[in-house]
Amino acid sequence: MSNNALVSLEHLSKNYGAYPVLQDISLRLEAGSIVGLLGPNGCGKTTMMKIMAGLISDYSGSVLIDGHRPDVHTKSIVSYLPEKTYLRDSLRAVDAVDIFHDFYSDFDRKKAMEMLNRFQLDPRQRIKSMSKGMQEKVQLILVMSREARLYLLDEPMAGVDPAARSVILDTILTNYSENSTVMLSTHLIYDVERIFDRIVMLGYGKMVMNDTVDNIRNQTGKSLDEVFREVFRC
Ligand SMILES: Nc1ncnc2c1ncn2[C@@H]1O[C@H](COP(=O)(O)OP(=O)(O)OP(=O)(O)O)[C@@H](O)[C@H]1O
Repeated sequence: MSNNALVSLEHLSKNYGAYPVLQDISLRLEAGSIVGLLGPNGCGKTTMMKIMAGLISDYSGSVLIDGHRPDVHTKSIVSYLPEKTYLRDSLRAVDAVDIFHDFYSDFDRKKAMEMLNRFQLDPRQRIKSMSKGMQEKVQLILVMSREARLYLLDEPMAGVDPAARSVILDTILTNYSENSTVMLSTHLIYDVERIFDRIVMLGYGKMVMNDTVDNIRNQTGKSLDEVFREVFRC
């Protein structure tokens, strides 16, 4: 595999104790695509994203982001949205924007404030008084207001209503550039499949699919949602 890829995983394996979560995963992603990371509960999607974000380092195999092992450099070009809210309750949305602005040199404060407005969020409202979905929107706005190379979005819409999901997907589409790649994990395949270029599907610790959406649709004649249900039929 070439080191010029934005993401290059080679023979990545990760155990929690004796339990193998990721087994021999190899994946290469170029810049300029939106990648859906799919798979059933507990198949290792969050673990894989945390490794790419530099939050888990005890794995085997090789992980290169923009040619570097996860380190200070890669953290400066990776914008990671964790599965769980991490914003302090007492902050107002605008305080969170200011913290990101101070912390990340690639953060576009104007863009963040415009997105708060677009999502009809009051910048002065405190996080603790926001609903789960509102908090998720604030987090996504913060993450997408960076000019990152790699966006890792772990279930960005789990608590968001269907109308807002469309706005969020449009926000992702308009904020990413050809120079960057978005990897998004979700169980809401039906709602999200229109934006994906490529699908990476994990199951039982292994990669069970890695192909473009066009190829998958042409070869199966089915929607991604249908393909997923067939692969993981219980
Ligand atoms: N810190 C940990 N210690 C031990 N086991 C863990 C830890 N974190 C995750 N696991 C286990 O690793 C497996 C993969 O978890 P992970 O969160 O990566 O899955 P996921 O695909 O993101 O799941 P979901 O779709 O439910 O969010 C699960 O069996 C989980 O119980």
